[in-house]
Amino acid sequence: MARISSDKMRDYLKVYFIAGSPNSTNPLPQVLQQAIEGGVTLFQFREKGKDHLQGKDKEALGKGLKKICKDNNIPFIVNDDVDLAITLDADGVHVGQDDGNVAAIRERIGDRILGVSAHNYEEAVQALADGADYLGVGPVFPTDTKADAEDVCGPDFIAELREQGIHVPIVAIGGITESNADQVVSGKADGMSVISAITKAEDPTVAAKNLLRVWK
Ligand SMILES: Cc1ncc(COP(=O)(O)OP(=O)(O)O)c(N)n1
Ligand SMILES: Cc1nc(C(=O)O)sc1CCOP(=O)(O)O
Ligand SMILES: [Mg+2]
Repeated sequence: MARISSDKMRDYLKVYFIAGSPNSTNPLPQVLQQAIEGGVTLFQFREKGKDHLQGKDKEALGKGLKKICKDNNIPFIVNDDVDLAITLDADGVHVGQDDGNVAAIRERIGDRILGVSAHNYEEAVQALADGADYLGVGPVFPTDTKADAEDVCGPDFIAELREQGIHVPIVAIGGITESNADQVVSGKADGMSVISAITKAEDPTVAAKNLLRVWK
C-alpha cells in the first residue's frame, strides 16, 4: 500500500461526515447508512461527549460502522484513538494538537490516511512535516457540538492559508450547514466536515445530498 494521493484525498474530503453515538438520537449505523445514500464521501468515528461508549462497546460500534463504510466504498477514519484504529484495521486516523506526537502516530499507522487539526500556519507546516495527508481547519463557524473548540476562524481563513503556501488537502469544520456551505467552497477548502448538519437533520440522506450539491 502507498500513501493516498492528494487528488484522491481531495475527492474524499468533499462531504466528510463525523459522528459518534452521543451525536444522534437514532442508531448511528442507521444514520450513517442514510448519510451514505445521500453521498457522503468519508466517515470519521468520533465517540466523544455525554455517555460516550468505551472499551468493548465502543469497539463493537466501530466495527459495525466500519463494515457499513467498507460495503459502500467509503474510507473509515477513527478520531483520536490510534489503538482502536489499528484494532479495527481502519483506513485512517484523525488527531488534534493535543492527541499525541503526530510523527510517532504516522509511524504506527503506516500508509493509512492521517488527518491533523491545524489552527494556524505554524501548526499546518508542522503537521505536514510530521506526515499529515490532510488538515482539518476550524471552527469556521460557531458550533455547539465541540465545547472546547478554538475561536471561530471563518471560512476565508483557509484562503489565507493557501496564500501563505499551504496547498495540501484541507477540510473545513465547525458549524457548517446547508445555509453557509457555499462560503466554505468560496473560502478555498477542499471539503466540509459536518456532525449536526447530518445527525440532527430530519432526513440525513437529504441533508447529505444538499451539502454535496454545493460542490456542483
Ligand atoms: C476533520 C476534522 N477536523 C478537526 C477535528 C477536531 O480534532 P481535535 O481538535 O482533535 O478535536 P476532537 O475532535 O478530538 O474533539 C476533527 N475531529 N476532524
Ligand atoms: C469536531 C469538531 N472539531 C472542530 C474544530 O474546530 O476543530 S469543530 C467540531 C464540531 C463540528 O460539529 P458541527 O458540524 O455540529 O458544528
Ligand atoms: Mg482529537
